Amino acid sequence: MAVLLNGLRLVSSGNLSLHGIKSLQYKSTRILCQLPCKSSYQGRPFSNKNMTVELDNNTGVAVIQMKKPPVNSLSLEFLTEFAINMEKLEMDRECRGVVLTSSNPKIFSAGLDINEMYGKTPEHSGEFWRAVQEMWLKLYGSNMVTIAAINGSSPAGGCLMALACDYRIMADNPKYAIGLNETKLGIVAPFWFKDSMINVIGRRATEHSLQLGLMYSASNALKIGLVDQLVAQDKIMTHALSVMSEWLAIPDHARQITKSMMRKPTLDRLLTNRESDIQNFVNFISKDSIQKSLQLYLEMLKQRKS
Ligand SMILES: CCCCCCCCCCC/C=C/C(=O)SCCNC(=O)CCNC(=O)[C@H](O)C(C)(C)COP(=O)(O)OP(=O)(O)OC[C@H]1O[C@@H](n2cnc3c(N)ncnc32)[C@H](O)[C@@H]1OP(=O)(O)O
Repeated sequence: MAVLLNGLRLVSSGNLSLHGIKSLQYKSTRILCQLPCKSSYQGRPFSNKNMTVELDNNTGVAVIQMKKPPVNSLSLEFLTEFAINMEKLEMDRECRGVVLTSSNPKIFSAGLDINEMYGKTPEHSGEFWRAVQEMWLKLYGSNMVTIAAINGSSPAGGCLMALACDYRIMADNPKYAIGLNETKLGIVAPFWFKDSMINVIGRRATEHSLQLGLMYSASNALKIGLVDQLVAQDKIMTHALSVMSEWLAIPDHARQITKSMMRKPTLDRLLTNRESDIQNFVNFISKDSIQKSLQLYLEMLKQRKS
């Protein structure tokens, strides 16, 4: 946790929301530039199989750009890499905010990789689901300001990633859609997917949305509050960085404690039910009827192309 005081940055380590508020370990780091200032930009990229992560030392803002062809589907490998990168940024005292976006100009993320749920052993399914949980816990429970720059379609798990952020900016393109469409695949969004959506758009809209597996166009997503703002595609990153600077103008400790207060009950619900949630997933996904639904859905995706 970082507190800004008279130009000094007072920092504590650890994840506020997951582990409670930790005692402050003070270190003094002069903040040279609190707002994005391009002229003194010093990018520091790391890890680049499925995403690039670039931390601007001057602003304390990292950009995670997902780049797993063709559609940023969330495979076990992707999710593991994502969690490691989030952990690194969380531990990095220089980093105060993260913008999550995609290198694919049309797709933010296609959601969970369906191939990870089809025809796999229970052991693999369990490992995969733990990685999905970890991705969400790291993002929803982050101390950093998190902004989703949704520059393309974002179904299911992709929508979950956006819901886990503090703020959502979507490209204003009628072709892009976002939502939790699980029921359309014959599967069920787990309770923490549902909770994440309730916390953003409210109970009634979530029930409607989840039962029908609705995907919303960018303008309809804005109407129901699923995204906070629509911006022209080519302005989305500049705008996300400008919104970030507004969030970073708030003292970290006050914002982080507030964030934790709002999110802790939702996080705790998964943390206390983590193993049973994995078991539920494995049991559910192993059913013949669910495997059949996933097989048909995969075939439909392939046929759509031809
Ligand atoms: C009692 C309760 C217990 C509960 C227990 C839990 C139950 C399980 C919960 C599981 C939660 C699931 C969450 C998910 O995220 S499921 C995934 C949902 N995603 C989708 O439905 C998206 C499907 N894809 C699309 O709509 C389009 O592909 C998309 C709009 C993303 C892009 O369209 P575009 O035309 O640009 O590209 P293509 O359709 O041609 O796709 C290109 C190739 O990518 C493959 N593809 C697409 N999406 C996925 C995916 N999610 N996983 C794997 N592969 C994907 C597609 O098949 C094409 O492949 P080929 O090039 O080989 O043909």
